[in-house]
Amino acid sequence: MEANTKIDLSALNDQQKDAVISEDKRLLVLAGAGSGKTKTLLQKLIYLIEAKGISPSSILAITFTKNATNEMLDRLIISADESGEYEKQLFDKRKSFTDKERERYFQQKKYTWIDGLTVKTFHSFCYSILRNYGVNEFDNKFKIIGDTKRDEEDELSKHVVPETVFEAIHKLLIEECEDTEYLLNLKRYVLDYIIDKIHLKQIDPKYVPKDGKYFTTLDGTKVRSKSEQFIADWFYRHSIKYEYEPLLNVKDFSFTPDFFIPEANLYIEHISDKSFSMKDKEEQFRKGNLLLVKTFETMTKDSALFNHTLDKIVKNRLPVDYHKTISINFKEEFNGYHEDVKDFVQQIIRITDMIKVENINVETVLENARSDQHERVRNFYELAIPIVKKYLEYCTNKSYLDFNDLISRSTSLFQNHEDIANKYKSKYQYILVDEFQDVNNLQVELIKLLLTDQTQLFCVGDDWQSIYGFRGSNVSYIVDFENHFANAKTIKLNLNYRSTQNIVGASNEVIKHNKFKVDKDVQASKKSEHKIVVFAGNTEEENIQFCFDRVKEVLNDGVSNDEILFLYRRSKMFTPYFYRFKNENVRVQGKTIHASKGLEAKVVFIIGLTEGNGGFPDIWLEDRIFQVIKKANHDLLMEEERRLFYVAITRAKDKLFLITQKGNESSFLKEIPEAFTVRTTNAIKQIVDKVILCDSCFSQLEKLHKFCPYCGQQVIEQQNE
Ligand SMILES: Nc1ncnc2c1ncn2[C@@H]1O[C@H](COP(=O)(O)OP(=O)(O)OP(=O)(O)O)[C@@H](O)[C@H]1O
Repeated sequence: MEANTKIDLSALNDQQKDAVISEDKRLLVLAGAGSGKTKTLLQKLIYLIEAKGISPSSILAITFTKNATNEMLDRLIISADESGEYEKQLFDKRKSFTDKERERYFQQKKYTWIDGLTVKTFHSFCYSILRNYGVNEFDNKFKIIGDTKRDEEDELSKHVVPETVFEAIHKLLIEECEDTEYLLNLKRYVLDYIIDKIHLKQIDPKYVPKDGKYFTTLDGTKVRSKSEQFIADWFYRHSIKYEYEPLLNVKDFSFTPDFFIPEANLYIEHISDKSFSMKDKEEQFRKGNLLLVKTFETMTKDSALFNHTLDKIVKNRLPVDYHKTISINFKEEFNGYHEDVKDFVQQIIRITDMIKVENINVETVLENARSDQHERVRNFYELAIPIVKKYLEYCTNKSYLDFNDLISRSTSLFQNHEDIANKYKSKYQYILVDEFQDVNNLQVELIKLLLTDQTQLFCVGDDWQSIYGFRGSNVSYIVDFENHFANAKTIKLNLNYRSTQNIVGASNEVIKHNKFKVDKDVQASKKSEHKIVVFAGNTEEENIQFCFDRVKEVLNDGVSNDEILFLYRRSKMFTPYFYRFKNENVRVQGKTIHASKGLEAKVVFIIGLTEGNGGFPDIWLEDRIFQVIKKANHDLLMEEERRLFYVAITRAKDKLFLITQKGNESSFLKEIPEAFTVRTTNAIKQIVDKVILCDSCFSQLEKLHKFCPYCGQQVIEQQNE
């Protein structure tokens, strides 16, 4: 077949070339950012077809996102299109996204060798496996149930049902709440552990105990202790009306016993270690001939026994016909707390994903949870696991697969049906995987099931850029590649073609603080004209103003909007910047760092580089609940945050601005040696703006700042008059 491409191995460096022509059956190309991993993978593809005469139909190229698949196809089409027309159209701003999609489709069809390749995301590859051969594994007319918007969904979107995972689980939870016992346990959980009751809610002060700390009972009463909460909840569960701390004046003084049950004409005092002596009060009860029963803290240790005690104390004293069945329902019980119930649903989604990715039996998870030392964790799983099970049954019943299921069902199809596995094994003799650092257990298992001794597995990736641990990816597959794949070889690429020396230097220094990594010696191919600018404003407004001024400058210098990129840990950090730029009619792109994977821009701003909650690093994500399924440890989470920072820095080709707050700088900034940066604050800006400097002061300042504190450019020698 005539591939008609521009394979030009001379455009590659020696290591890239080695990787392209390597005959090794298991090869990892490990490299830092911007060192041409994707380029090498594409050249390998073209080389296989053009130089080795391999049929495109025996090549499988796997990516993680639809964007990455498109980029791969675009780069292949560009390499085949000698007229240069396609590249022009791709960068033509007047063309819409749909126009470009259509053109890509058309071009792909035109070059039959590109059309003959299988370039797919993990998900779309598995989708086609199950559609074609999944009949014995699942309903092959399945539909996909999706959750949060992922860009892979675009590709499979026409097969995604309108109902989301969230909606399905929420619905199943409401159904489960038709069981009153479950509903009240859930309410107890939500009130106790999701709503932070203490000192948080603005409530009527007369209901708040004097020290301001309280526990909310199922009916919303604020009581002083966990035990009182238990007692009040018991009344609520048994539809027994009660008054909390009613004012009582019998003879000599007034006081407030803990509970009064009107229907039984009974007072209850709960005696804890902190209770004052009851002697005088008991005297009053006697004088008034009132019925008082005491409960004691020791009784509460065993909740079954305490239930029984309350039953004995109260029920016998109620009128014989006292039996009201409470009719409670989900909507009313959670009135005012529906958002909190949604948080609970999100946690169920998270554990469902983790259970699937880690491939653990649901019952085992429940068993492990039951032996956790914390009541909150145990209670969570008692409530969550029945819903997870219902959700799994529900999906099977409806013929739904979620994105994880696409992969796990494909692997079990291969495991259970050797003939089908063999079909795929003999078809794909070359398997190329991009961004290998992001694979999870299920994906690696799938790859392994596709391999024979003869298959060439060619993976490219950068362990320093593994940033999806929170979604289940496992960096150890790339770090320990040679242990996971027998007879594997690794080629390292060490020249960064994207960024200048200061940026590469800074990123190398930052990543050195991580322990769990493969050492690489990454060099820059471009010299620096600018230092990295660290700006620490006093206020957010100052930061926004600083960024705005710099953006104006670079635009005036002829840099196009597309070459300016704002990056942030969380979307909300960008909101005030977004509005400022919108008001001023200046277009800039903003992306979360996770979404910036694989991108590059001439000028990059990383905002929100502060320390602590809501800053960067930000490792609040993990909850002890999730540890039952997968242990997370602080140091490893910190390493992932640092890799995220590494990804952010290395998107910049030329100029990099790091935006923080005076007095609250991210610890990551301290990991960048001074030599690569200039630091600036508004104080310096004012001196330079407003004061005319004499020669000696100017040269002092010049010594201090060989690089301009605003823009990072080298200070040009000038004579001060
Ligand atoms: N041998 C080379 N000569 C010149 N430029 C190169 C070479 N190899 C790669 N490049 C260029 O370097 C830039 C980065 O390449 P590429 O996107 O393939 O890197 P990468 O390693 O996949 O990056 P990242 O992991 O950061 O996303 C691209 O602009 C690419 O064209």
